[in-house]
Amino acid sequence: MPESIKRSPVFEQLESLLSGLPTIRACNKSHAFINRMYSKIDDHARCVWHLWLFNRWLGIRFALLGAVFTLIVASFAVYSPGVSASLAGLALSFSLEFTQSVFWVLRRYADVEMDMNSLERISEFCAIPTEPSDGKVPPAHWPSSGQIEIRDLMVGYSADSPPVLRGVSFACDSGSRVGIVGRTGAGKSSLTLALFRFLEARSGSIFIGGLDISTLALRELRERIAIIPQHPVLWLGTIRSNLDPFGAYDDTQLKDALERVHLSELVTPMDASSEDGEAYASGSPIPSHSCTLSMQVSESGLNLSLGQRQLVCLARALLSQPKILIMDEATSAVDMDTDAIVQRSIRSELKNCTLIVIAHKLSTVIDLDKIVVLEAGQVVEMGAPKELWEKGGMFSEMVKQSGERNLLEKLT
Ligand SMILES: Nc1ncnc2c1ncn2[C@@H]1O[C@H](COP(=O)(O)OP(=O)(O)OP(=O)(O)O)[C@@H](O)[C@H]1O
Repeated sequence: MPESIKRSPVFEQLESLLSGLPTIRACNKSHAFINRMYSKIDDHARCVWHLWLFNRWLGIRFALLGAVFTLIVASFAVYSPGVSASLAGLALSFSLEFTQSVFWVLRRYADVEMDMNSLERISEFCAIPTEPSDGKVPPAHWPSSGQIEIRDLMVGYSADSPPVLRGVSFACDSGSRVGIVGRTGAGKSSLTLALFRFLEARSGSIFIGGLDISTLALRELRERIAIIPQHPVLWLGTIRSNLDPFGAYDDTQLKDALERVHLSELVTPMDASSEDGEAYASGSPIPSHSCTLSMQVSESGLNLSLGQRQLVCLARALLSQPKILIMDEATSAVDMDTDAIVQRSIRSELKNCTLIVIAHKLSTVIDLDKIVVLEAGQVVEMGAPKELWEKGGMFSEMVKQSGERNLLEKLT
């Protein structure tokens, strides 16, 4: 097996180790992971060892072969009549070089063959089917109304796997606030993916602002709807570049957005000094009161806490004033009080925006207009929170089991 094929598992293992280090240590599994790492390094080292053994084997054989070849040429030059001294010298130097050249040709041939792995991988990537880029371009003002209608939607992750959404139907009026709840694996995130057509509908349809999204160009669809995903997406840069990658807003608007998500402490009077921010770029957690718009954000925002990352993403979404905003457990890592403040500011700032909130914490969705309860990929209940509570079905069971004290006060 080529050495390069055994090299990637070592890097993969190292990467997953680094990202899961706190969990591994907390679960006292360091030894298990160290042993796993050793076994992968051993596999790789075995390949490297054999590769160099083979190279040495080849080197010795070629040196012997070269010596024999040179000996034959020298004997021929000495014992053949009529071979001049210059011709003998030329033949000897050529014979000495010839074996070296053959050796290097073979070494290079082996290297090329190994490097062909990269080409093989590139051709594999090229064969991955890409998303279609065709489709209708919706009018510039679309979606002027944030109305969403989902009709009998059936969605699966791959053609040969069973559907994860099975006949989901519901509608959201423009400007309404809808919560999607359900147990783990009920299909909440899959529904979000279907709204952005990351998962294509097997049957059924989704209408947004009166247009069937399956007919739209993907790029247009994804540009016009905002999402705050479960895992916040931040990139290497500053708070400013993360909030406003295209430089469309001024500092006042950016600070205002941070204020609205209760991250106003991120903007202090010492703003605009990038040195202040760079002091935190090394990855150490930052005190929330001391960062600036110019503060450096490390790769994936790792120098911010998870809650802070979620709030920066939320501020980014608020800036674009979307007609439709989907929040997939967007404040799951934020403490209860901050969550309540953020929820209030979302509601006051995005009055005409249709809000779809996917939540595990029921307190996040308890005062929304409508709740859709999913179970095993199907809608089992739908209605106003109070209505569902009084009905005594699955939602009220979830409320009882949640242990969130303030829920009952809000529902009764
Ligand atoms: N990438 C995937 N490939 C195949 N099946 C998947 C994939 N992601 C999720 N599923 C399946 O789809 C179903 C719904 O998963 P989904 O993530 O939508 O649930 P969820 O309600 O959002 O759960 P959670 O609250 O834990 O995020 C589950 O049965 C899950 O096993």
